Amino acid sequence: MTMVFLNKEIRDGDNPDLTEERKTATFDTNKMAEVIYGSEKLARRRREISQAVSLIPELADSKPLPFLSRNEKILESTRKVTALNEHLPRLINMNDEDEAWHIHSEVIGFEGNPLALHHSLFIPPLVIQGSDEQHEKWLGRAKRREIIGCYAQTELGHGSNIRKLETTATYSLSTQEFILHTPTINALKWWPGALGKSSNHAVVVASLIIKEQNYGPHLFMVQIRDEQSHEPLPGIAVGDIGPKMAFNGADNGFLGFNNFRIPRGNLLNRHCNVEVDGTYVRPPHDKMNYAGMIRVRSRMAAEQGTFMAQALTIAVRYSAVRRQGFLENKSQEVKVLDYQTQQHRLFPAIARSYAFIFCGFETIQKYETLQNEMNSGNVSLMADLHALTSGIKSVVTYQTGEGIEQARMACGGHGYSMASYISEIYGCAIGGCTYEGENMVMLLQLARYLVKSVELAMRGKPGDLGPMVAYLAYPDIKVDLVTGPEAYVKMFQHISKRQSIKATEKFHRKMESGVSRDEAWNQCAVELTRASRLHTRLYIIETFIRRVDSIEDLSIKMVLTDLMNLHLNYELLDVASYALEDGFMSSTQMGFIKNQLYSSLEKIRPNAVSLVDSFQFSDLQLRSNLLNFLFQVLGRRDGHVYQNLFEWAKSSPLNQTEVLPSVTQYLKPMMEKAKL
Ligand SMILES: CCCCCCCC/C=C\CCCCCCCCCCCC(=O)SCCNC(=O)CCNC(=O)[C@H](O)C(C)(C)COP(=O)(O)OP(=O)(O)OC[C@H]1O[C@@H](n2cnc3c(N)ncnc32)[C@H](O)[C@@H]1OP(=O)(O)O
Ligand SMILES: Cc1cc2nc3c(=O)[nH]c(=O)nc-3n(C[C@H](O)[C@H](O)[C@H](O)COP(=O)(O)OP(=O)(O)OC[C@H]3O[C@@H](n4cnc5c(N)ncnc54)[C@H](O)[C@@H]3O)c2cc1C
Repeated sequence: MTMVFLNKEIRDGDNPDLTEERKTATFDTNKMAEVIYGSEKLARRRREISQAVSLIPELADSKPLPFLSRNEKILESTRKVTALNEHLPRLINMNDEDEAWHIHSEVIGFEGNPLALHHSLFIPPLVIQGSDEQHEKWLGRAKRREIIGCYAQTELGHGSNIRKLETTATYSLSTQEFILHTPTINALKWWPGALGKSSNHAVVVASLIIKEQNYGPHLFMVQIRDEQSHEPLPGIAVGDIGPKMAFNGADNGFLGFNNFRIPRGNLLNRHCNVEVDGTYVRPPHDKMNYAGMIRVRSRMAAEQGTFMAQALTIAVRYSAVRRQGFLENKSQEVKVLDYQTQQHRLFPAIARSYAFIFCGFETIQKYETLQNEMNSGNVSLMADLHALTSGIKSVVTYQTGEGIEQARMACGGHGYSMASYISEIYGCAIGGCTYEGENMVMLLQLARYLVKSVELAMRGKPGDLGPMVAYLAYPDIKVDLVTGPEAYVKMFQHISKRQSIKATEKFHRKMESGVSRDEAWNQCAVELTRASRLHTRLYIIETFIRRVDSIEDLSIKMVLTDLMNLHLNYELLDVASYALEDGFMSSTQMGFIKNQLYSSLEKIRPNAVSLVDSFQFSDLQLRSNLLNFLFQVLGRRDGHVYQNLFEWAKSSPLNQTEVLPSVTQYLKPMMEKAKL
């Protein structure tokens, strides 16, 4: 089998409708992949990895996953991840997290696996919060996968409000140990991925108690299962929490402690400590223990962008081979991709995928800077990045959910079938609205930052505003959108600034009228979350423009400029009411934005398939066939969907017998009875 990614290259036997699309593209998908993934080398490495994986049959799914039971899914995902681990050193640079992420998402897909969180949530907090001595003790073992871990923070009764976590870690002066305890059923850890059945270690977040004083949430390394027998250790209750909306190849779990003792050295103590005599050594920042969450959130824009891109690849390719209805020519039905409504459904989401990925690479870099600064004791960047990633995490997960759902609907009935793979992508991606901080809660975190910034601007201290919020002090000067992207940014800045000021003023008025601060905050919360969303969307727009500005290759720059213009017009139209309200935007400008949007759809149309081809997802990654096994089939690069849909249906376990027990046991007797 050949893996070919050049859009112009025509493969024998590909669906001619897709071939035609690839011929009309005005750019080279390999070049676009370099822009998406950051460099020629990174894009090439992804192709090489996909190619290598495609040649290893044991890394393919052995059956279509939707037909498997939960136990079979976990067995299958574990089979694949352990097989993958054997091949990894040969296939990827083991120190490159992006390569690891890519190969895992290709082989494992969205069903999850018992090691996914070991790499993304267990090792990182150990690296960030563990001392050199602790790294010596656990990090090598974790990296070699001698031990398997998870991140156990959320409880049955508390997830968002970490300060109220009820699991306690009480320091015992006499034995120099921490005693972990779950005082109530609400305090059971609940949700951690891979905790249920697979992990034998956990980074546990518990409230640190010393001499009856509560020092808040801290991170502890805890062994929960015997390394030989894999049985839970005495004092530990642990298990799986049952099936979820998606991600059922992973075992999210519960965990309870009954006065379970761990050594003093198991408090992750790079930044804080408990001395032998119980003296508490404070971290340099109050929220230092939350740093790992900033890390995960900083990666979510790029992650979610690629999730949406996968759904769109499926939907756009399918829309180019699905013919239904007529336009002018009544002798041949049209590709549904030619309908303006279909384009309006899909193309703005393609633009958002690109925007999120570009924005994501910036936030990942920002996090790396923060981490380096933290390591040298400087925590001054934490507040800004916490605010930024709180907003980004919330906006991208919500909009990704919207985009994937549109992709599903764009595939009509076949989108609703699990053969499309879109429901699995959706189920996994939409979890992002909840995990790593529920979206409303995180938008309100950003709102705290915006309100403070508005207050600074109001107090006449605009010089104290960071670059991210400097616009809150800019004067209002009307703009002419015809002049290009900068004018769109200024319009968006006005909208975002006005909403932040309005929400802050409302909040102040409530307090002045005698309402308590917390109650006033709650009464303004919807307005505050609106301000946060607008601020974040503005930030995403700016990163998109920055990225397009930096591109040198003309053919790529042109198509990305079309995509960026589509994004600018779509985003502005979506929030236009805010600017119409105070007359900052005229109805003529509104009409201009709409016309620009429709003309952007037309410009994108010939490049649509190549824009999604440029993500270079393999058919394996889209669960769209490999090595003649039968998988989800809608996003196939070759476009042969119908015969594969039929093969898929034939492989349903229900079709392995003509007459089901449900018929013989119930329907047949019912019909017989009715005849009497
Ligand atoms: C390499 C191989 C990889 C294999 C890959 C496999 C690939 C497979 C491919 C696809 C599969 C898909 C992948 C899906 C993966 C699914 C993973 C799921 C993972 C989920 C993990 C979790 O969910 S872990 C649990 C997360 N929990 C949360 O996020 C909880 C949210 N709550 C909080 O964070 C906090 O409670 C809070 C921030 C909301 C509030 O905290 P607190 O009450 O303490 O503070 P205040 O509100 O009072 O604020 C006080 C003050 O502090 C500031 N502040 C708060 N947090 C921070 C911070 N982090 N940093 C800096 N400052 C902070 C706050 O702004 C306030 O400041 P003021 O100045 O006073 O305003
Ligand atoms: C797929 C998945 C994987 C997960 N993996 C892990 C893991 O590996 N480890 C781990 O520790 N946890 C994990 N979690 C748990 C996850 O982090 C929490 O579910 C999440 O932080 C939300 O917290 P919650 O469940 O307490 O929601 P709640 O806070 O109970 O949310 C319920 C509602 O209350 C609202 N609400 C709550 N507080 C406020 C507020 N202050 N202001 C306004 N509205 C509010 C929310 O907006 C929401 O509408 C996972 C969850 C999922 C879905």
